[in-house]
Amino acid sequence: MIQIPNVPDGDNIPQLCHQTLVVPTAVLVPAPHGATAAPHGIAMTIGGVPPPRPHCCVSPQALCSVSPQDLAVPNAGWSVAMREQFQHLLRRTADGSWRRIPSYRRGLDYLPEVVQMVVGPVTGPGPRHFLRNLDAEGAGFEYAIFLHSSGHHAQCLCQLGPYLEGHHGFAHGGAIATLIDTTVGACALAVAKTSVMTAKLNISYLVPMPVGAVVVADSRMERHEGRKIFLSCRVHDTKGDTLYAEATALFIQVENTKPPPAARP
Ligand SMILES: CCCCCCCCCCCCCC(=O)SCCNC(=O)CCNC(=O)[C@H](O)C(C)(C)COP(=O)(O)OP(=O)(O)OC[C@H]1O[C@@H](n2cnc3c(N)ncnc32)[C@H](O)[C@@H]1OP(=O)(O)O
Repeated sequence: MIQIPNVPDGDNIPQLCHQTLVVPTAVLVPAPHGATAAPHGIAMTIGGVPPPRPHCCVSPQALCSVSPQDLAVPNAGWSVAMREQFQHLLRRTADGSWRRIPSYRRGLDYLPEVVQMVVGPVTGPGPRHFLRNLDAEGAGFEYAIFLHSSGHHAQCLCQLGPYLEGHHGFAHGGAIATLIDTTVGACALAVAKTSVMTAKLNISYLVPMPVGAVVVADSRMERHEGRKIFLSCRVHDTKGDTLYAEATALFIQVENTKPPPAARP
């Protein structure tokens, strides 16, 4: 179950407080379909020698998070193309027509008042978000979600890192499904303003997506019938030239009666 956080203004981007994460540079191999290597020596290897594992892929520190950090902002793992597109989308927030949605490793840590409202007393740090399950910048999902003021349109700017590889050089279909589910989920949340769950997700994979590619998942609410929210999603490159996947989804608004998650030892 997911819940709506309190969303601050899009232009309020905090300074990055980098964690002690080291991602060793690996051999950079020319990427298919013009996929780009990330700046600053971050491993974005598409083929050949896989990058060594980061020092703290799942660190004890990360499992007992210490301070809230909004991760939907540029970091050293973002490619130039990702940064440029982020700035472009951010500029649209200036007039209030769009807003950027902050993103944290653990919703329960940073939004206790919302969780309390939705699931009851908070007894632990809560689940670590699937899309934020790697500490290494650029290794997994790098993304920022933007919501239109209508609440019926969400766009997720995303760069799928080398740990999301399926076929050699290309993003795993499950990773693409996760990106789509998250984007339509954000849109459904904005529509429902209460907890929602994915009931159906139907994806057509049209073109293989190179690892490291910067894409936009564009989701719209198509119709809202009682507790059912029907949505569509298209995943394309930043210029709109390549359509990687398209999807339809059904989300169901659910009662907020789930017990709180058990505390971690
Ligand atoms: C702004 C904030 C931004 C935040 C950003 C972060 C975003 C992160 C987003 C992350 C997103 C990640 C999200 C995730 O990953 S959610 C995790 C994946 N999803 C699940 O695990 C869901 C499992 N299923 C269930 O829990 C229940 O089956 C649900 C809750 C879905 C419905 O059980 P419930 O008992 O409540 O409903 P009902 O049976 O009374 O049915 C009600 C109506 O719905 C219709 N129906 C039900 N199911 C289906 C179906 N499969 N196809 C077609 N229709 C279906 C049904 O016919 C009926 O229609 P009608 O007869 O009324 O016409």
